[in-house]
Amino acid sequence: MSSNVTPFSAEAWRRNADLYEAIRTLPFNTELAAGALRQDRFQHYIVQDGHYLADYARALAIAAAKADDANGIIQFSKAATEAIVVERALHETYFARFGIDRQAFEAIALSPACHHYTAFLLATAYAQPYPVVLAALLPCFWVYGEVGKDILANATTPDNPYQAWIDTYGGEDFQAAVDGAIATTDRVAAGETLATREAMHLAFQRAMQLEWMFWDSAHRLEAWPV
Ligand SMILES: Cc1ncc(CO)c(N)n1
Repeated sequence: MSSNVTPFSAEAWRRNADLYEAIRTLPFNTELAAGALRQDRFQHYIVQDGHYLADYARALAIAAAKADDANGIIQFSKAATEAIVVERALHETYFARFGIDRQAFEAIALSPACHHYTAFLLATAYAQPYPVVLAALLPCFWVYGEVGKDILANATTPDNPYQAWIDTYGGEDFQAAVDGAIATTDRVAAGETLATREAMHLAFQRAMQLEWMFWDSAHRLEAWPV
């Protein structure tokens, strides 16, 4: 019935190709690749990403609980663990470098963009069916994998202060997690109705827009207007 359709991921990427290009060429990412990103901008990003990763891990754990098979439970509970491990590694390297201890980190509120993204992921994870949860989570994997590889290929500056970040997301371990998330999302989507697949596309696009907003907001040092 639905086994001959284009894989969800191929269709989702095609629909959002311009959005990906807008992300890839954001000043935040081109400056990061060149090692020229201002420290206050990276610091804003890395603090917000610490907050993001904690809620992202919760959303992944909910995806694990909603998984339709045992492999999915393992896949997303491992991804939840990995998100926390990465968050702690960020603390050890960058937070130490910037002199931000755990208490100072906790005292910094989520920015509007970070709040929007985590609220979207958590609301989707709690309230939506497994296929839509997968679609909302997929850009978190996929966009970072693509941006990571692109920056790694263009990061030719010796002693880039952001090399640890580049190596995390441009590396093979992260790419394996990306490939796994794409495969599970495509397998699940193939068994769904057209209506559910369209709900998945909406969630995927929203998450990708929020990825753009997250980097853009860090570059602008976004704060609450009131
Ligand atoms: C905002 C954001 N999206 C995705 C990832 C990848 O885990 C991350 N670290 N931060």
